[in-house]
Amino acid sequence: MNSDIEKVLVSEKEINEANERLGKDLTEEYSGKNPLFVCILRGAAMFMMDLIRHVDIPMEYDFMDVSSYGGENTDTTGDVKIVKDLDTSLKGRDVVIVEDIIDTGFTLDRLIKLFETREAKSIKIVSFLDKPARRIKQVHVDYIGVQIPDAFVVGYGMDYNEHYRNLPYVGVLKPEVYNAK
Ligand SMILES: O=P(O)(O)OC[C@H]1O[C@H](OP(=O)(O)OP(=O)(O)O)[C@H](O)[C@@H]1O
Ligand code: HPA
Repeated sequence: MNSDIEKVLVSEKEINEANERLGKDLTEEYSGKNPLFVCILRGAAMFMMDLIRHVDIPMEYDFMDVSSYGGENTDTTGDVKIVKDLDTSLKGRDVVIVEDIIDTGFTLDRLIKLFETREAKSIKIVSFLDKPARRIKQVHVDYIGVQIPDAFVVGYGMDYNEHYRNLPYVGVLKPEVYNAK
């Protein structure tokens, strides 16, 4: 295990099980609808690519790069910036927003409001992790992989100052790693 990690919160086996379950549920819900999966970069990239292997229906996907933590922040700046927008029109589409984690809810709240103005037919959310203890904006998350306690996590796409995204599990970062900065 990486020496900056205090403990593993979601193992590779648990990640695979969650993705299989979510893929099955999404396959059932979106059969015959050609949904558009919108991956919120960068954190959700690994999750999205694993998830859609279990989605057994015609679908499309696109990417949007949104950022509000950044650098050495372990708290949201509250300023949700669109770094790269979608190339695909949402008008009349059944949209599935794919997130790695819902924490304060700021990012998702901003995205839902934006997507509503783009006249999507429906908008649902799938998030690999849900950290309800830190919620400020009350957002409804339709599909959740794993609910986690209040801790800053990294791995499986999630970073601290751009590090640890490639860990194949979700782990809690030792506080001394970010307190030392
Ligand atoms: O519920 P919130 O408090 O808004 O936090 C969730 C958001 O924070 C992370 O993104 P981040 O801004 O760190 O960008 P990244 O995905 O590129 O790392 C994560 O990927 C979510 O999009
Ligand atoms: O716990 C977290 N880890 C990494 N990125 C995040 N973005 C929101 N919460 C987190």
